Amino acid sequence: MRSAKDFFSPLAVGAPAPVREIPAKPSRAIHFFDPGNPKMAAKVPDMVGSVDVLLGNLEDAVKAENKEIAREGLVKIGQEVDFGPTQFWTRINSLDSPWVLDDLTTLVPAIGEKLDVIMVPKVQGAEDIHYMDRILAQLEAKAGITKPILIHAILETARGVANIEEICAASPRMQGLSLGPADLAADRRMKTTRVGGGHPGYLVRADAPRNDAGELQYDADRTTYQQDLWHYTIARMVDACAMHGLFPYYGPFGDIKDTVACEDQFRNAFLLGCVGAWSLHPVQIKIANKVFSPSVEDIKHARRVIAAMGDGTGAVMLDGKMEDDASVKQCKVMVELAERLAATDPDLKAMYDAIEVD
Ligand SMILES: CC(C)(COP(=O)(O)OP(=O)(O)OC[C@H]1O[C@@H](n2cnc3c(N)ncnc32)[C@H](O)[C@@H]1OP(=O)(O)O)[C@@H](O)C(=O)NCCC(=O)NCCSC(=O)C[C@](C)(O)C(=O)O
Ligand SMILES: [Mg+2]
Repeated sequence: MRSAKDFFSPLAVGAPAPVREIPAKPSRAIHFFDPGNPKMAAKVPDMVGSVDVLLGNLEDAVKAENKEIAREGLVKIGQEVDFGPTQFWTRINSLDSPWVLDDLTTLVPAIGEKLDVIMVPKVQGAEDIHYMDRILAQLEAKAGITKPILIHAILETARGVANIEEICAASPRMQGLSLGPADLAADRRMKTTRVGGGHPGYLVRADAPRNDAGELQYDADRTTYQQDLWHYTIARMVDACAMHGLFPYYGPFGDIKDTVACEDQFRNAFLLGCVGAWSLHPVQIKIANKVFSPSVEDIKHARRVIAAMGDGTGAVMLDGKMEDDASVKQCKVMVELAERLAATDPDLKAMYDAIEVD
């Protein structure tokens, strides 16, 4: 482990100084596109400004025979597109793959100055982040890159989840974590065949009622409640990220047509503390932008509590409910997020500006 004194020193002579705080840039939707797919690539310039993050995916979902085409396509997009307020990320191939070294040695010199974050799949432990940290520093130094490229780890193995704390703490470049439910399910030997989302078989059932004779009726109709398979992992992710000053994200929701269930999953993640989710299809951008922006009602309430609480200490009754130092802190989390998002989203700004606090 590095000494705390050395933690913020560059890992290569001439590399940019590591950041001391991860910028809280809006990242409600991390929109995935295949840079080697001409139809998708053509849509990228027009998506700038309407999505917080555009991510050129080089890993899974890109056929092996198209890996080079995708990498070249990403370089072209990175060089030609002005991303304005939208962040530009990539997901490289996994560290044990035959493509990753070329991904890194091509992308950093060609578009390293524009790349905000590199997403690393199948991260197992701190050793993977240390590898990325050093090679990025070397490549940044060689290419004269002036700001450090940040690292985002996908949790898609049981070992990665078990090592979540050391992964978050491994480098000042660590920006955040995403859930990788499909690979994680396979690695854990879960018995699912989906990309994220719920499962009708994962449920609890109401107790059996009794008949007039007091006998339990196991065959009676009983309400069942579908449970969330991903609650445990997301909750761990949220705590690890909060502890280390990083940002947690729900990963992909593969049932593109089921926009209702997608919204539910995203909202659960938002309520638990995630700042965004992946979008695999343009239809999911709108869902993420809506869900990961505090609602007008929440902001109205939060502003009332903040106003009523004065210096933020003590206890007051508002609409029949007790508010105190801790509830005002929650309200400030909401209001600060709303202000950050409104700074780059004029529609949201107009919505929040129109709120009248009585
Ligand atoms: C699902 C698919 C096949 C449906 O693709 P489609 O062509 O059938 O959809 P469509 O509704 O017919 O498309 C309409 C139009 O939108 C375009 N389009 C469609 N999608 C996009 C997009 N993303 N970005 C930009 N444009 C897009 C598409 O090209 C088409 O253009 P056109 O009107 O000109 O003909 C397609 O949307 C797609 O390939 N999306 C990306 C999939 C992806 O990146 N998967 C990897 C991330 S999930 C993952 O890796 C798991 C994880 C974390 O690793 C783990 O859990 O382990
Ligand atoms: Mg995966």
